[in-house]
Order: sequence, then structure tokens, then C-alpha cells
Amino acid sequence: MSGTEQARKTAEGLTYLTGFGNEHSSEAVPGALPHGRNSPQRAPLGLYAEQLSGSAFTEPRAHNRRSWLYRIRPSAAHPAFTRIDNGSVRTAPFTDSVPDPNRLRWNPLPEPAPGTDFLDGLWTLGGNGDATQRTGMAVHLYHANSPMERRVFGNSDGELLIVPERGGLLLRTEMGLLRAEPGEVALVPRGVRFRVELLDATARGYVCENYGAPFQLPDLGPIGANGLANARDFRAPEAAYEEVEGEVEVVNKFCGNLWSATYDHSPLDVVAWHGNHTPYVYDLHRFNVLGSLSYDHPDPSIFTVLTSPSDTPGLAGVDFVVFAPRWLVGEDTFRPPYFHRNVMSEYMGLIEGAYDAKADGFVPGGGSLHNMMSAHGPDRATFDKASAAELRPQKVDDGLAFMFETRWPVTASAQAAGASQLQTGYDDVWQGLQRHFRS
Ligand SMILES: O=C(O)Cc1cc(O)ccc1O
Ligand SMILES: [Fe+2]
Repeated sequence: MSGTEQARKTAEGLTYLTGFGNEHSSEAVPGALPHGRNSPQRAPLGLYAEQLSGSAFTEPRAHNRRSWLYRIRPSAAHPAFTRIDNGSVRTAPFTDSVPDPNRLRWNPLPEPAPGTDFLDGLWTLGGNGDATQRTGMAVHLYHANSPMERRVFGNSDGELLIVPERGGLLLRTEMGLLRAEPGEVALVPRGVRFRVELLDATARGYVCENYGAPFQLPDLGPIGANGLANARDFRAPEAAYEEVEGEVEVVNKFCGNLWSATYDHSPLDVVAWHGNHTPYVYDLHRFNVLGSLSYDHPDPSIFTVLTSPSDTPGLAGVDFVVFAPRWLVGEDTFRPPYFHRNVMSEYMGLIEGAYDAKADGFVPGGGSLHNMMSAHGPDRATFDKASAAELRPQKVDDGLAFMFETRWPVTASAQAAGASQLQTGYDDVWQGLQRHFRS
């Protein structure tokens, strides 16, 4: 059996724990979880007890995040980390280029060289904030054609929201295994170690690295108790461990640099765990899309799947927003996204099909950046078509697009600003919008 077949077989048999932010518990071997206490004098089955904190010990209960891991060896048993090449990974603050007010659009990444794993294939497009201050975010793309073998990654700088666009992933994390196919998203919390295997020959997609407060479900306000992404649809892994002795490279991204240590065992050796600092996966097709039943195009905040709040209420460090299949029924309404200038900065990607504001040029695996206050909206072809369309109820179900929307301008990395896949002439999509004014 090939590696991908094996990974697929493993992924197909997976079961999950459900519910966003729940206090889960799971044991891969019966009796591995202690009862009634976290840290008994001797943990069951000769395991080591270890706490992984995703929040300060003293944060309010609603924001407090930690998990207790019961593992074969404590994480502390490791040799020194030394710097390795950062490859194409960049971290905020982005100082190797200047923030650009222009509308920018990229084609997908070129094919990776043979033997490129998820980590080798990570390529940073840009971001904002400062990882050492735990504010802001980065946008990465990945393109891989090999599994991570005897190699494990952990990110101290933030959580990773992985958005597969092509090819499924099997994430082997400290807390267990997750499968993430295109149309699903996976989140690996800050500090949680994981290895990526491929379910198909190649894998391509997007990553939002969130340096700030962990993603949470948005408040629903007048929407009520249900809707948008429902908490019960988020799935966390069941405990699963590997007993791998021998050399395993552990790579740690720390304050923007990659550091490596060669362990004599796999750190994915957690036999049982409990807590709420957990990886999870969510199927975007489960998103309960709400919208206007009367007139006007609502703001896309109504499509927020997850939000990372900042210190100002309502002003997200980053929102993850999905444009999922939906009906448009607005009367006397220009139905696609409107022309706008936004104080927030918008990075958009496409998982499949097309997006209703762009006739062409915005392609799966590509992306666009509409920075703070840059003017954008429907391209000319879309504007002309939608202005003349007959307004029957219309199903928009030919694509799945998403947005990382952030309160701070996004600086493209030098490699993204100079990339051959950066489109020239993007401005032209808004050329030829006719003057129709009649006084
Ligand atoms: O620019 C975009 O396409 C994203 C977007 C979509 C929408 O429906 C309204 C505003 C907005 O920024
Ligand atoms: Fe926009």
C-alpha cells in the first residue's frame, strides 16, 4: 500500500469528540486518564502528566484554555534546539517590504519540487502585527507532495487555521488524528505538535496563522441561539499515540525562526488527554448561511465562522469568513458584493469554483489582497451582468470562497510582492465601468 493509501485508510476509520471549546477527555488505552485529579503522585500506566497552557493561568474562565496530557515521555526530555533555514516561512513584523495600498491578486503557487512536505511547502504571503507581542496574523499558502516523515512541527507563535484547497490532509497531532479535506478547515492550537500526511498525491491550500487571541465562535446577537457555525459541528480528535523510537526531527517556529532538535523518540506519544486546548476540524458545508430576505446585500460579517477578538469589542484581530452556497432573493437589489472601501484589510482565497464578485482571474489556490481603504468590489463584467439581471430567487452554489479579514493592514512579504504568480493588470478588472450619470 502506498503512503497515501495507508493514510486514507487510517483517515476513513477516524471517530471524533464533538463540540466547540468543550472540556473533552479521551484515552487511547483504557485506564490511562487519572480520575479525580490531574497530577496524581504516579500517573496511570507509568505515563507522565503534563499541562499545556493556551491561556495565562489567570484568564477568565470563559477564555481559559489548557489541556492535560498523559504521555510516554514528558516534553521536557529533549536536546537543545538549533536554528535551521526558515525556508519560505516569514513572520510579522514584515520589514522586508513596504505595505502596498494597491489591489493585489496572485495565481496559485507553482508546483513544488519532488519530496516537498507540508512544512517545506509553507510559503508566507504576508501579514501584520508582531508575533512576539501576540498580535496580528500571517497568511501562508502551502503546496506539498510528500508526507512529513520522522518530522514533527509545533508553532509557538500562534494557532494555525489550515484551509485545504486541493488534496486531503491527515493531521497527526499530540491529541490524536484529524482528517481535513478541501471544504473543511482544521485548527492546530498554539504549541500543539503535529505531523501532516497526504491523502492524495499533492496537497495545496491556505493557512491563517493567528498570533492573537484564539479563534472563537462569534456572538450571535439578535440571530439567536443557533446559526452560522454551530458548536456541535466542530470535531476534536480522540487520543492516539505513536511509539516511535529513534531519530525524529522536531521543528519549532519560535518568534519567527525555525528551530530544530533531533529527539530519540516521537513526541506524538500522548496516550490520554483532557482539556479544551485542542485541535479541531470543521466542515464548511455545515455552515448555516443567513442573509437578507428582503433587500440589500448584507455585510459579510454575517458569514463569520470564527473570530479572533482584539482588545476593542467588535474589532477583530482576524475573522475567518466563508462564502458558502446560498440563495439570493433580495428585491430591487444589486446582489453581488457591493463597491466598497473598508478600514479592515481583506485577504480572500478560493477553495473551489468561482466567486460571485469576480467573473475571472480569481482562481482556486490563488488569492487577492484588498488592503485597508483600497477600493474594490464587483469587476466590470459582474457589475454589468448583475445590474441587468432579472431578480428571480437565485442559488449561488458554484463555489466556496473565504476571507481572512483583519483590523490591521497586511504587508505582503518581499517574496509575495516579487512573485511571478503576482498578477499584473489586476486594476484593469475595474476599467471600462461606464459613466451612466444623467443630470
Ligand atoms: O470584497 C469582497 O469580495 C468581500 C466582501 C463580500 C461582501 O459580500 C461584502 C463586502 C466584502 O468586503
Ligand atoms: Fe471587500
